[in-house]
Amino acid sequence: METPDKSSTAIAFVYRGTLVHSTPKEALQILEDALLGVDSEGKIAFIGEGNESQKLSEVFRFSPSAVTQLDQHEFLMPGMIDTHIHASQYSYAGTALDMPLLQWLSNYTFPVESQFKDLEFANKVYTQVVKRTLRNGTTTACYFATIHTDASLLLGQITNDFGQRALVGKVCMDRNDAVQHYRETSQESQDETNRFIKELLNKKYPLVKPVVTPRFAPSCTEALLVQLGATAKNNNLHIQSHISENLEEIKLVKELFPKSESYSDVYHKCNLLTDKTVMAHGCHLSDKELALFRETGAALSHCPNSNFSLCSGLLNVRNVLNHKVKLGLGTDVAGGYSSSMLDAVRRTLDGSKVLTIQDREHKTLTFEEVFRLATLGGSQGEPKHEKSFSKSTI
Ligand SMILES: O=c1[nH]c(=O)c2nc[nH]c2[nH]1
Ligand SMILES: [Zn+2]
Repeated sequence: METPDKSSTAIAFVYRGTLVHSTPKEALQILEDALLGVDSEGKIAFIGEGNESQKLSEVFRFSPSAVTQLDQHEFLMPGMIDTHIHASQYSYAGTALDMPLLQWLSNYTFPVESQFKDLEFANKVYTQVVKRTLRNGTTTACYFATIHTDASLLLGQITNDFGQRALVGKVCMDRNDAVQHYRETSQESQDETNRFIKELLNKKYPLVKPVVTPRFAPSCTEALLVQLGATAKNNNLHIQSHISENLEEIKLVKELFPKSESYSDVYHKCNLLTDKTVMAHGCHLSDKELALFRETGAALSHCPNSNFSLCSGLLNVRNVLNHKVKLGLGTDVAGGYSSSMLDAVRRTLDGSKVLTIQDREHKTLTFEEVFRLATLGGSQGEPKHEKSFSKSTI
């Protein structure tokens, strides 16, 4: 049991029953007949054993008769963390998966995202995606919006209104030859990013924060990437982007950034690999690049549904874990067709089994390890945040 905190606020709920969670040492811990108290701010105030009910009720001043007893088939678990999802792509999730990444972006994604200039359309899609992910058990999401500042601010407002913890990113892209009306000038991208950060922070939403979001290296000039690295540093903000998703994209990055020794090096040179960075995919990163992730504290978001659906690649999660790189799971809607983190769990296991089929020496991930990736793993984007069912917000 945790030491009582004298300053703790009133207890709002107490549950008795089975708790399931992960710790850094134990991938899946099952606490049977446990007591969990939640304070009026939504924070876990205590965790104890069922037979400590009387003692805890005196320390934390709640009535033992107010305890909610879970049924035998019920359990509590931490909310799942979707570390990579495009809120702006939700309207076509489950369709348009017949092309590889770069063609898919030009033919389907950019034309749809350009419609978010229309706030009514944005309101409809963003409300749907937030409601759906919450119903699926995603209590925290790292969202990509679009290049439109006002629509991105609206996404922040909607996540706040529904009580979902979120990092919201206004997408930055000053390069797009395929759909020329869907891009910004470098100056617009910088100015609008600054406006987005300022206005979202001014709202003082307790659970919603801005995240600096260069779409990916091929969509941004080096000058813009450098500016965004500085913006993230000056405001102490998270950063999100994509990296090494498919081989054609990696070839394009080599052509666009000939002076960089790798895809990771492009971002590193622009100060975009930090201990508050989340990069999606990384299917084709070399061991040297993984070592750079480990050194800088940058995290990866594994998005297996998208990697399979766009035939992008197969991430060797075991190798990432062996390199001690922080790792969470993402749905990557709409490259991924499911907005459910349980789907991301299943596809992660499938991917690991495919690797074992190809190489019997490969150590298959266990479902316990993947449960940890979907919950505790995703929380590691926050530096020094390693707690699960301790005194954290649920
Ligand atoms: O899966 C992806 N979805 C996207 O929208 C995107 N943009 C750049 N790279 C991307 N990958
Ligand atoms: Zn993505």
